[in-house]
Amino acid sequence: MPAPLEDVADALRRMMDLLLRVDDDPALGHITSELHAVSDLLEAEFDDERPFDKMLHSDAPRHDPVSGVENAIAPPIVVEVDSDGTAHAEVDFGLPYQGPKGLLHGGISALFLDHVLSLANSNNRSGVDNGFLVTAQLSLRYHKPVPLFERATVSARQTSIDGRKVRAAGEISVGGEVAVSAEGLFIATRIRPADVPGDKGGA
Ligand SMILES: CCCCCCCCCCCCCC(=O)SCCNC(=O)CCNC(=O)[C@H](O)C(C)(C)COP(=O)(O)OP(=O)(O)OC[C@H]1O[C@@H](n2cnc3c(N)ncnc32)[C@H](O)[C@@H]1OP(=O)(O)O
Repeated sequence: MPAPLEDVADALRRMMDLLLRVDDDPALGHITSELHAVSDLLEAEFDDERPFDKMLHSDAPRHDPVSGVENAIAPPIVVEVDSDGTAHAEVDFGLPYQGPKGLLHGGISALFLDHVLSLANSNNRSGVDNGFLVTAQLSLRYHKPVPLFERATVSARQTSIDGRKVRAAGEISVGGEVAVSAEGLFIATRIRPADVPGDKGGA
């Protein structure tokens, strides 16, 4: 039975986390060879070096670095959207996302907020021109550090629609307190999903 790619990605996540916990050790030479052997096996599985089509044909975001279950860089988070349009996800950030000691890297906060703001918008597009909604501006305020290994909530809601321009706001909260807040401007591109062969929608 073929193993789902998400299981392989999960195994990789475990390994990335472990690698950040060990020090230099003679055993690592052997581990490096083993990892290259696994990569050789994977490399034999594809012939396209830039397989963007795989992402464009997805029914769900499986390859992005935040929610993508098949992308080992992603935790991955599961974003839920409430009936009032609020998008939210829970996440315990671990060592791969560390910036200052024990704290979340600020660029990772930006990545996760961009993603969740974006999903809050893509779930409410009535009246918006039918292009891809891309981030045009993202403004963040870092109120408090986000500690690693603690439950954080990333949430966002759409705040306005003005033709091709859609705005959203959101925050990362820990223990009920806002640690990072964000405002974003998203613009519907002139290129529409229908102009991209095989595309099923996306952001
Ligand atoms: C289902 C499948 C699943 C897959 C999903 C995966 C999930 C992943 C989701 C996560 C995804 C995460 C999200 C991502 O990562 S999205 C990727 C990151 N973002 C980008 O790459 C965007 C790059 N920029 C552009 O493409 C263009 O510059 C855009 C399209 C933004 C505008 O270029 P365009 O030539 O079309 O614009 P226009 O000249 O007609 O202007 C139109 C209006 O907009 C105003 N304006 C323009 N720019 C700005 C600006 N920067 N600030 C303020 N205002 C701006 C402008 O003044 C005008 O206003 P007005 O005069 O009408 O009033």
